[in-house]
Amino acid sequence: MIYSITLNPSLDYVVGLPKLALGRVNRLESAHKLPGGKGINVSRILEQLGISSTALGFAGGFTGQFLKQRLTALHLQTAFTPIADDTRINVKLKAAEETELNAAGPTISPAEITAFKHTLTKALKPGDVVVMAGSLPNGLPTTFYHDLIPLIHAAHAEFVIDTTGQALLDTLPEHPYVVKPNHHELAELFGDAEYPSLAATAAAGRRLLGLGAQHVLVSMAGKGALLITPDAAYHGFVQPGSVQNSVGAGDSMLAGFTGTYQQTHDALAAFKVALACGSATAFSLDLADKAMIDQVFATITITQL
Ligand SMILES: Nc1ncnc2c1ncn2[C@@H]1O[C@H](COP(=O)(O)OP(=O)(O)OP(=O)(O)O)[C@@H](O)[C@H]1O
Ligand SMILES: O=P(O)(O)OC[C@@]1(O)O[C@H](CO)[C@@H](O)[C@@H]1O
Repeated sequence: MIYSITLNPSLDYVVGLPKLALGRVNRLESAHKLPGGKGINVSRILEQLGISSTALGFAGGFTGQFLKQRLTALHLQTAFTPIADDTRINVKLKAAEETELNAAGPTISPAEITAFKHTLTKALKPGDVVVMAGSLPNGLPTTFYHDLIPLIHAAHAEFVIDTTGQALLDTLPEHPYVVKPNHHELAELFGDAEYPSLAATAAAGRRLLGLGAQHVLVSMAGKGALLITPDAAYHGFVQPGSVQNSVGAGDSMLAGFTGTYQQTHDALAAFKVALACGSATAFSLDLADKAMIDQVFATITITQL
């Protein structure tokens, strides 16, 4: 089983307007409410791939209810820990540019934290993979994800944390299943300027393997992505399409890799699905569906570096 953990999920309120005028009343052309949060997006893509997962995290109030109802309607399994405070609302503004307004989120009490850890510990079985992604709500220490690793390892399960900077470096000695910095984050991690070539980017990615990651993906938005394994490095990209949305492309990529690798233990096969999922979401208004993932998959080009 794959468990996604979204400690700070959201109702994503996605609004469209031709042009944003700051300091004025703006009339919207479109408005949609979606279940959001990085781990939840991972579970939604896994569901499209026919891979079962359970979404864990904290959910409360009317927004928490909305989240659970919408995920159940999408056939996802959930086991959220109830909280007294309301789940947050994040606003995604689509005008000439995309602007995201992400709230800090609710405050989690010590009793709610204990209940969450209990749910996770009871659920985990050997061979499970836990994907932890997204920001931390108030009340949780910044080390919260890292502190869950011993619980996960005690169950003989694997983990993925979608994080950046020092927090990412700190997880590497614990051997994450996969890490997925984007190329800007990778350069920042090592205090470098932007890398001049794919080979230089791959060399930096290889350093993450040396520090303990099992696989490294480097996402590069419209320029595709790199896969770096102990044996080889690959660049993959898809045929350009009409970009509708960048929210959740990274989460989709992580879902495609994690789900496929857990099933096949074939990193290159997992990379292809990851590329298809990431770009299919970029080419969709919401997260990608299976039809779009299949369509994009058919256009993948892979080059070994
Ligand atoms: N404009 C695009 N065209 C084609 N594919 C894209 C585009 N944007 C993203 N993708 C695909 O999705 C993957 C992940 O996107 P990106 O590099 O933006 O990740 P990220 O920075 O982690 O994103 P996020 O903001 O979702 O966390 C890319 O590596 C690529 O495969
Ligand atoms: O505030 P965080 O937790 O960093 O990110 C939350 C979020 O922006 O991430 C997802 C896209 O990746 C959205 O569904 C959600 O609103």
